[in-house]
Amino acid sequence: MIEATRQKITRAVFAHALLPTPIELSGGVFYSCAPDVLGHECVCAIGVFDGLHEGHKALIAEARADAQRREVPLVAVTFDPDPAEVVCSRSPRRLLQDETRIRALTTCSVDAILVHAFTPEFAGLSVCEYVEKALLPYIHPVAIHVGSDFGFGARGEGRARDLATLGTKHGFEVIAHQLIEKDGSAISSTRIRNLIEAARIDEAAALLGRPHFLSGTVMHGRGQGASFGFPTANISLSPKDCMPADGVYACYIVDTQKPGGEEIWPAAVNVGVPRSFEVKKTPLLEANLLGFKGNLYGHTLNCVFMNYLRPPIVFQSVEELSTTVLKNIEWVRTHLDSVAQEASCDN
Ligand SMILES: Cc1cc2nc3c(=O)[nH]c(=O)nc-3n(C[C@H](O)[C@H](O)[C@H](O)COP(=O)(O)O)c2cc1C
Ligand SMILES: Nc1ncnc2c1ncn2[C@@H]1O[C@H](COP(=O)(O)OP(=O)(O)OP(=O)(O)O)[C@@H](O)[C@H]1O
Repeated sequence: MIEATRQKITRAVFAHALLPTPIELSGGVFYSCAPDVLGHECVCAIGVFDGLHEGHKALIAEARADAQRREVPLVAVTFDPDPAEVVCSRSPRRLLQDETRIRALTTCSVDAILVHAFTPEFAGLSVCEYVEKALLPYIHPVAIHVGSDFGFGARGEGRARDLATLGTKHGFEVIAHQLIEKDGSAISSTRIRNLIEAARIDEAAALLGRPHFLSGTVMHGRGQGASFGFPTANISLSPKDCMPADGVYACYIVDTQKPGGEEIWPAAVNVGVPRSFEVKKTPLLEANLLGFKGNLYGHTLNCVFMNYLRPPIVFQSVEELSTTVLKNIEWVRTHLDSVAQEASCDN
């Protein structure tokens, strides 16, 4: 594999992002990458940051420039779990799992990350209660950066202007940034989720600044794949994660648990329940890893989606299935390294 591809894919799954030792707080956790941040003046950027997309990165970059001007540290303030999991009745459709989302923030050159434990009680705090009970006990913001659409406090009804009113009392400025747009509309996590769920993964990657990936554990499957000519690792996923539309994709599979460093394989991946077989309906990826021999059961693997190849097919015979899947595998063998070179990944 070309070295540039290896680096791009490793970065896409945030394998290079490491959290500092956590400091437990009564309502959350503080991760400090620099000394003297907890309890001191700082600039902060607040949000869920699911996906850490190009809009989020632009907002954090603005906050970082402001922190440098003011000569204070930059603190990213976020929530765990994703508030959608607590306040919405439907699945959060996460672009990043909570631990990865928080870890990913370290790649934005923040000095610290304050993670509020998002409980139903926390969700009920007014903007004033949030600032006075959850924020000021830990950090002393001189400026808070948010996107112009950002809502917080009970039911997300608090707006930047409400925060600014409190700022006059507590001595912080609020900067509400115009949302970064691409192709005529604002970049948002919701827009990216919708693209992924419509199999438009290349458009999603352009907004994320990296390809989308999912992580899961390798489980035992029906064991038939090898007899069809293509053994598959069956990767079981969380129903909370944002699944691409059912179909076949060209991917890279990254095993970050290998002691000698990450291992990466190109793979042909079937997303969803195999249509030609009756199986129980749990979110599943079936991945044929090109060039891999061995046992992956129990490993946590990251599946990085590079190209959408085709929708799922109900095959009438095993021969038909095998011929089609082997062609998909051949496509991956021929194209994947060059595809990765074209894909953007700038975190
Ligand atoms: C790249 C790829 C594409 C696949 N496409 C389809 C498909 O279109 N329809 C289908 O029913 N199964 C499809 N399968 C699933 C196979 O049926 C499945 O991998 C096979 O049954 C082996 O499963 P097992 O390892 O659990 O025994 C695909 C598998 C792979 C690896
Ligand atoms: N396109 C953007 N440009 C600049 N700032 C943004 C952009 N999108 C979101 N933000 C801001 O980044 C912070 C984190 O965003 P957050 O994840 O909470 O919302 P989001 O990306 O709009 O997601 P969703 O679509 O789920 O509402 C917030 O302050 C938000 O207003």
